[in-house]
Amino acid sequence: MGKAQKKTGKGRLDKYYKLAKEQGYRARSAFKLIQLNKKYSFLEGARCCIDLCAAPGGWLQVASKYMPPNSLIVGVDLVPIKPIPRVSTFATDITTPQCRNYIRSEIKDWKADVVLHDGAPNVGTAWIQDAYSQSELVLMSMKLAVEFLAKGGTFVTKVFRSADYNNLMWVFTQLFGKVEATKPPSSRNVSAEIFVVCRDFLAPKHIDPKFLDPRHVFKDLAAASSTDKGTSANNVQANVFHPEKNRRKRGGYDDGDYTLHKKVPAGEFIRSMEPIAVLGAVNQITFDEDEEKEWLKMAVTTPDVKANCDDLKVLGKGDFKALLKWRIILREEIGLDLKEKNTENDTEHTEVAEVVDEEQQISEELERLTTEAAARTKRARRRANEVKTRAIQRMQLKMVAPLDIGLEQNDASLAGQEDFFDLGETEKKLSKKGGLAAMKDTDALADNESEEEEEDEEDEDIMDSDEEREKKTQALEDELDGLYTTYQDHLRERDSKFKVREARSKNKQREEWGGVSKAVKDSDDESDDDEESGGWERMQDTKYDEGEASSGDSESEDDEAPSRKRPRLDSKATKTKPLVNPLTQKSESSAAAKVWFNQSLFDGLEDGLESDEEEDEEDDTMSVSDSGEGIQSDNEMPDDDDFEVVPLQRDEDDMWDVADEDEGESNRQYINKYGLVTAEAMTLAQQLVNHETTRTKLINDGFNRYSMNSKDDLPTWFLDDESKHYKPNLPVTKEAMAALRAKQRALDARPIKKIAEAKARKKFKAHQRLEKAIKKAEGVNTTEDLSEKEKAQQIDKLMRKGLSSGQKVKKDISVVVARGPHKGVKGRPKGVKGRYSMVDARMRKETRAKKRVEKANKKRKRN
Ligand SMILES: C[S@@+](CC[C@H](N)C(=O)[O-])C[C@H]1O[C@@H](n2cnc3c(N)ncnc32)[C@H](O)[C@@H]1O
Repeated sequence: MGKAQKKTGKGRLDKYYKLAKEQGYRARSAFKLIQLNKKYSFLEGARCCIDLCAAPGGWLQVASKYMPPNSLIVGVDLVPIKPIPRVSTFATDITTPQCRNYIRSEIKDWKADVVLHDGAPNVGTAWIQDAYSQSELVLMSMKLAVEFLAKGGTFVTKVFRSADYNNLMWVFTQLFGKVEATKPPSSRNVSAEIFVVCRDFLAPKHIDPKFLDPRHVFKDLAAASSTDKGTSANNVQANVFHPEKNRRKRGGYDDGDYTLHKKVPAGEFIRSMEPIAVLGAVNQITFDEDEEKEWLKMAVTTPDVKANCDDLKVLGKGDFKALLKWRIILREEIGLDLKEKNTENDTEHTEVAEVVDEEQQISEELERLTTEAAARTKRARRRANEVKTRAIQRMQLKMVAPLDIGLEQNDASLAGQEDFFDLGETEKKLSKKGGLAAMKDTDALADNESEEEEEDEEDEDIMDSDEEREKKTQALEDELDGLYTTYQDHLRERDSKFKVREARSKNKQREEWGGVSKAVKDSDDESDDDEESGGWERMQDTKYDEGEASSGDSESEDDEAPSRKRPRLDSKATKTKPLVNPLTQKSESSAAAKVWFNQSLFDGLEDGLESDEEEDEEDDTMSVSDSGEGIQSDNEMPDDDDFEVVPLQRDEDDMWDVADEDEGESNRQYINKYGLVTAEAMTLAQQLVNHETTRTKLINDGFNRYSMNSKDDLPTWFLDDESKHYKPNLPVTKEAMAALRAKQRALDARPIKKIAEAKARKKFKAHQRLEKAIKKAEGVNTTEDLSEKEKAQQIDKLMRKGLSSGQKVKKDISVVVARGPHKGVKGRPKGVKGRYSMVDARMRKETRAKKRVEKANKKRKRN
């Protein structure tokens, strides 16, 4: 067991343990003092040192090593310390007067230059005697320190970040000139210990005894701790998702609890009434007890939950929520919540038996009713919002098609349009095609909502367990949402990178994925247009189909026809135009419309359309060739038709062919300028070029589960998290990557601006040199004192200089292999001129081989 423990956590045999062993130190803690001394150098100049709580003697060994010879070193501990050369030790409690007397007798009238204290209760072998808390022990050691320290002396003590920390620091600063808290590297990160080095002891003549009295120093906290318990619990709770905030407001570690890695048994978490506080305070939830192991086997304890329990510090908000939900369900499973209910019921019974306080009952009842009313209002508001959002969305999608009639019924925002449509008729038509059920299931929520509401009203009085659970979950969700918002604000305040990321993500727009055009062009502007026209056309097709179907449907609708006819004609005037001439004008449907009409529900309709295609061809030609006529002929359709009939070019390719349309000037410019910059875009482009896919297919693929998602009513934290992972996974081929890399290499190969400038400078200087040389040569030529030969020589010299690069050529250093008995140690080797370097044969071979390899590599890269 011991061995297993030592692999992890505090018991790990780390490098300092090994170093201590190697260097003969009794404890790895020796390195803490070595590192502290390296930083503050207090041992080298010290003549007398007192080490309080010194067993087994690691610090004493270090003191003895670093302090000058003949210095006086005294060590005290509850447990005896094995003798150390030059060190006197004795076993006693440092908080007793006996200890003080021992030290006094040992150092006589000397004063200590350094007092060390590395004590911690409950860590030594004499833990039973450790009556004091860590902070009190520190104060006691300081009491001894101020008694024995010389003016200007140093006191080094170990403290834990507890509630007393600030008070202790305050006392230190009253008595020492410089006080610094530090954590040496050898101190384990999991330990909350830090070391305070107090230098330049002020040695005041009179020290207020209150400074050294724990009752006074820790007074405030003692008083506060009793009242603050709730607050600190709340803090932990409030900070489940705000580690930074936690740090800023920390009150320190609880007294006696100095480990950073904290575990809590699952039972404790499940039974705790403050589960969030538990989650905020610990690192791991363990399943050691038999009962807890049983929970592990339960279905509710999913692998995710188990993984979450393993390390709480890496969890996100969603994971915490999952854990909290798991707790709620488990509590019910193991009957904890049920018991509570029973208890409540029992209590109620007893209360009935007793004299009931009527007023209290009324107020409780009132409170309950208010809560229920608030919940009801909230629910209603949520539902209203949902309906509204859906309506707006449908309007945006231009889904004002007959198929939407059912949806529009409850939509207040579309009031006035009801007379356009007839639900009964649509239902009939749909039921013929077997699509109504599907439609009802998926989208006719408005009707269901009103039914639901009625049901809700009936159910509301009965708070069944499901509702209770929902309530609890909702409360938790609200709480977590609030915490998340605060966390975001906090990040915004502190982290400038966060702001940048946020801005960037806003820029990218959390809108629907714009389909394939976006993937190819990294922009959604124009693709929307493409999709819109397709979606609109499809919708028109559907209308046409509906119109055809309904034309012979029922005579009874004739009466209503005039009222519906008018708006229909109006809408035709505005909407049919683009269809008559789809290549020149854009229509206004959206990607989502296509998704909508791609549903299996419409399959039948599509087939119908396809069969009608041939029949329509004639009309189509007419419409395209002469739109006016086309419309006229449409108007001549039977009056009982609810929907406008628009002859349509049925060629699918034509439908999506937007070659003549504006593809998004900015995107095109971008691509022209920079080319395709993502591997996904490159892959798609290559597939298009190689005829592995078609434009239509790509556009169709663009409508996937990522392309239309309602983000309404989803919590921000969820959306934030989703934005990281919920993206289409577009294929990337090796060839595309290779092409991108080649492009990058070509870019890299281009000289950068600085190099180009340097080259130009060089050229300019060379030109200047040449001009100067020519001028000088002309001067030489006109000199009369020189003979022609001398002139020629000088001019030659000048011109050579003018044509030179201006840089001194480095002379080669010849490499000479050391051979023979002296191996080149004696004088210049025979036959070698100039600078030389003596090497041995192996080195020369290796250097040459290295050069060869480098050259070969370069050659390969170039190819
Ligand atoms: C971490 S160890 C000290 C290690 C030491 N610095 C070294 O390098 O070997 C803490 C020691 O404090 C001692 N201690 C705790 N309370 C004490 C007290 N009231 N008086 C004396 N020693 C005490 C324990 O016995 C334990 O040996």
